Amino acid sequence: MTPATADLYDRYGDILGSCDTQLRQFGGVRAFNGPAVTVRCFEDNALIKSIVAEPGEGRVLVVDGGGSLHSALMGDLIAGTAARNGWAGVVINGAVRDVAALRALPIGIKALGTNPRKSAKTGAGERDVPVFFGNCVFSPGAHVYSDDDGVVALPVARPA
Ligand SMILES: O=C([O-])CC(=O)C(=O)O
Repeated sequence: MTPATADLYDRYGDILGSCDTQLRQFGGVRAFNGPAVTVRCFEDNALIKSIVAEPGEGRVLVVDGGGSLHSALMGDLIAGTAARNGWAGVVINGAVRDVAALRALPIGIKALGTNPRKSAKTGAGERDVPVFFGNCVFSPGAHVYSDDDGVVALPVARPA
């Protein structure tokens, strides 16, 4: 059960990062949470594909795609792999495709928008780096919560 993001904000205030970017719901699970694994990549999704091939262990993959809607960073194949491998969700500051199929998958998926165009597959990008979008820092290991209200990140080290 994922605590409501609004309740988390009321509890933690601005210790909690809250992402201003108006990401849309695409997955079959509308509320999800887990420790963040982070990736920064631009119109290239080979890194995402390799990460979701690892056991997800209830983690959330946060992808900063630079806000590009020029090509999809994830479709039903990558999302299906993520769901099968136990990822709780994927949050993408970028585009997805195969939207009808994504809706049927038992995983949370939030993204900026859609584009049927494929991304490049060179492996360009970085993983396990802090990423920043929508005025919110997502650090590796931060606990990410997502629901219909938004996406929030609770930093690992926080005042008691
Ligand atoms: O192959 C890709 O670029 C991504 C994709 O469409 C999928 O995950 O199904």
